[in-house]
Amino acid sequence: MAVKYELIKTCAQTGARLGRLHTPHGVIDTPTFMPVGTQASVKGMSPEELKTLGAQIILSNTYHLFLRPGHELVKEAGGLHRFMNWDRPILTDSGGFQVFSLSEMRKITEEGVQFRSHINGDKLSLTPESATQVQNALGADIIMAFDECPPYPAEYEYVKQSTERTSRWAERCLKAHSRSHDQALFGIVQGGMHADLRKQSALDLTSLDFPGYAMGGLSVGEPKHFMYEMLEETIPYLPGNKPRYLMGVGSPDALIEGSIRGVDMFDCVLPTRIARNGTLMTSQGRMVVRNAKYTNDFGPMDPECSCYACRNYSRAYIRHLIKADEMFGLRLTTIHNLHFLVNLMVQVREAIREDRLGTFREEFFEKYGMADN
Ligand SMILES: Nc1nc2c(CCc3ccccc3)c3nc[nH]c3cc2c(=O)[nH]1
Repeated sequence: MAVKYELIKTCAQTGARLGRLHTPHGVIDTPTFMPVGTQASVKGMSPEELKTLGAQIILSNTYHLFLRPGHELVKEAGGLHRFMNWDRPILTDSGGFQVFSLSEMRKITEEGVQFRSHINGDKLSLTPESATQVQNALGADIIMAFDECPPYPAEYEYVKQSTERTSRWAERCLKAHSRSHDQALFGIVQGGMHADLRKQSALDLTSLDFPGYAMGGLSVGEPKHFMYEMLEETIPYLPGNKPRYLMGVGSPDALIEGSIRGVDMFDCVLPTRIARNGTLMTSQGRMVVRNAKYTNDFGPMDPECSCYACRNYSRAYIRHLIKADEMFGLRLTTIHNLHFLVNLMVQVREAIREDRLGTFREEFFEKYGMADN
């Protein structure tokens, strides 16, 4: 098992756990936030900058790389690590979710999904077997089972059928997964917002003994309390000695709430996406730096932040760059937001170590302002 989870301790105040995830390309301290580099690049960031701000693992997407430049080319380049010059761990998503969020004209059958490329309209398909083989070719350390993420809201019967199909697909992925690489294939629990379907999905997948489990079908527009309830309904059925990955979750409050409920891994495009329109996550809550009130503000974006952007540039300068559509402005806001979330997880791990994550949650919410950002 080239990917091994080491449980270090459980927080006495909450259900959070401190762990280390050992992979062929290095160790990840958990709970961890994983920056997303959809097309083999975390937008505007160099590998050196990602390492400086503390990123231990980055994510990429099978769907995008399958469409462009193609997994064969990446394989010919020596795999994703070589291709993007990132020598630390990589996780790739399996593509199903992106088909439904990006492509036109898609059809889902027991076999898999047929769709049109959102780039050139080509008719393409992905199946559990082909999605696994593409990920084997890309060479990420952790790859995801091919699943369907049901839309939200959806009829109970639809979610039931879809979740049962996802369990059958998970078994097909395991069979197709070539063991020649040192890659770990994680299962993805579905079940929508229904506790009985979540439990059944978890039981189906844990019977297949994956090295790690993701919780999918969440962060799809549902109210946050539904997401937390589904975590509480699912996690008791997942093994304690395996990592748990909550897909698509990255707002500060959700990272803390998810960690408290025993989640070990998070990802989200939020920090990089909102950075590109000049919105920053700061210790005092969200800040839109392009706002006129920062025109003559020569202080740092976040006085409590030690990132490269906050140590060297003012709000006025960054506001000017964003308004002038200067690329450097987006790089600085991205550096800050990624550093903010990576650093938040450093503080979460510290709080778990000291059995005070519940207290940290209260203090953080007090300063940051309540949920939904
Ligand atoms: N395979 C899969 N992915 C999801 C993502 C993308 C996470 C991702 C991984 C790697 C790179 C980018 C994005 C979700 N994002 C929000 N909600 C999500 C649900 C699912 C899901 O149910 N299944």
